[in-house]
Amino acid sequence: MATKAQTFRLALVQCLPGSNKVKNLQRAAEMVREAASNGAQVVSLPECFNSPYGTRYFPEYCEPVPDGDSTRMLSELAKETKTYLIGGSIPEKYQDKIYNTCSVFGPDGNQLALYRKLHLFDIDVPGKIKFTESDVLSPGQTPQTFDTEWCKFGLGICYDARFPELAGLYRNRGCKVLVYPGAFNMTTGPAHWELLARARSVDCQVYTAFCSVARDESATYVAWGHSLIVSPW
Ligand SMILES: O=C(O)CCC(=O)C(=O)O
Repeated sequence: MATKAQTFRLALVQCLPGSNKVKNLQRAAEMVREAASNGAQVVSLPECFNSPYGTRYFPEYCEPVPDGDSTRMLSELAKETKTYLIGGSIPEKYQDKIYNTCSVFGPDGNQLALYRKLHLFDIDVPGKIKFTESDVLSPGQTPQTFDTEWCKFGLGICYDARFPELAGLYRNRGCKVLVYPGAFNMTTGPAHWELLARARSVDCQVYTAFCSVARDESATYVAWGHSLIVSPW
């Protein structure tokens, strides 16, 4: 009798989105293909993989989901690589609002989840960083999970990782892996990125994956990078 595989390989794609959306999509796709060819069965992209990160960019780069170029690419790519593809996030245009949205596709190319960032990143650390996503974005309303043959996954985006209640809700729903596409910065990154991933894992006894964009010192928003996967231990 064939037994179900208990293990799988999860890849985090730490790409470096620039101002050219077509190139951002091409590069992300190349990196997903590379991950799949190295045996990854689940692949995540980072937050805002199709655009630079910043409130000034969201209105320009936003697209409908699932009928925009970025989401279509994700669906085709999941099917081509036969992976579960967690599409990081993109600015999503829906009616008259913009959301920070993650869509997930299965190996058959079908959409399994659409998650809109629940907790918007509004902070002011005097002299260091001020960022107000809520100037432009609207918050999502619903946690989202999706199932694979190995386990259930829970989704969050970046700042969402600061809220243990969301992770606990996913744990209570039976998730074994929490995936947070992200883009921390050079102030909160060194202080909290790894700490938060390890905290969510230990307090919920789950695997936690933080997938960041790569660092570009010349960008208007300099990301911390350091994508990581943490075990329950
Ligand atoms: O929580 C933080 O320090 C960073 C959050 C962030 O960059 C985001 O939510 O996009």
